[in-house]
Amino acid sequence: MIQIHELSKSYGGRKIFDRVSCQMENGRIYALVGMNGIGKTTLLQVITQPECMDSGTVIIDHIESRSFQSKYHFFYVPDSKEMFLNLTGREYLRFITRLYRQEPEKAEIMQKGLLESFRLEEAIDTYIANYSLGMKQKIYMAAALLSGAENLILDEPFNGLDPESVLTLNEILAERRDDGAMILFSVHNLELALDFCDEVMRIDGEHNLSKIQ
Ligand SMILES: Nc1ncnc2c1ncn2[C@@H]1O[C@H](COP(=O)(O)OP(=O)(O)OP(=O)(O)O)[C@@H](O)[C@H]1O
Repeated sequence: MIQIHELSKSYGGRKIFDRVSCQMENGRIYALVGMNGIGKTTLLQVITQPECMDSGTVIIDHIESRSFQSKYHFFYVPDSKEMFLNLTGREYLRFITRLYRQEPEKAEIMQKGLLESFRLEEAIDTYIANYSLGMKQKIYMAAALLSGAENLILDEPFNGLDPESVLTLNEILAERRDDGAMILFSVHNLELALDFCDEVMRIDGEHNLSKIQ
C-alpha cells in the first residue's frame, strides 16, 4: 500500500505537482496515464526517491519513504532500461534476490518459471548489455517479481515488448496482484491500461491526479 500526502514538486519554478494526495491499495493494479511531459515519470521518481520531492509525505506499507526500511517494501523499474549492464541475467537476478533477502530455493523455483514464461532461458548467462530492449524489460520485470516486494512501481513496462510478451506480463502481474501486491505502472497506451488494470489514474493538464476508472 502506498499513501501520498500533499506531494509537491517543481522543476526550476515550474510546478509539476502541487499538494497531490492519493492512496494505492494492495491487491490492485493501477495504470498511470497522461500526456507526454505531464509528470508520470516524475511521480514515480518522487514516490521511490524521497530526495526528489519538494514537500509532502509518501508512506509505503505504513513506513515513511525516507526511512531505509521502506526500501524493502517496493521494487522500482525506472524509465531507463540501461541498468546492471555489466552483469549477466543470472548474476543480476541472484543479486536482487539476495538484496531482498529471498529464500534461495524458493527464488530458484520461481526464477525458473519466470525465465520460461519470458523465454529468457537461452539469454540468462549473457550480459544484460547484449539484451534487446524487450529482453531488458523482461529481466527487470523478473527481478521485480523475484524481489518479493509488495509494491511494484514500473515505468513503461510494456515498451519494447512483442504482443505475446505483453500478454505474458499482463498474466504474471495479475497473478501477483491476486497474491496481494500493489502494482503501479505508467503507460501511453490507454487501451492497454483500460483492459488490464483495476484503476486508471490520470494526470491532467492542471497537474492534478485523479482516478478515471
Ligand atoms: N531533471 C529535470 N529537470 C528539469 N525538468 C525536468 C526534469 N525531469 C523532467 N522534467 C520536466 O518535467 C516534466 C515532466 O516530465 P516527466 O518525464 O515526468 O513526464 P512524463 O509524463 O513521464 O512524459 P513522457 O510521457 O514523455 O514519458 C516535463 O516537462 C519535463 O521536461
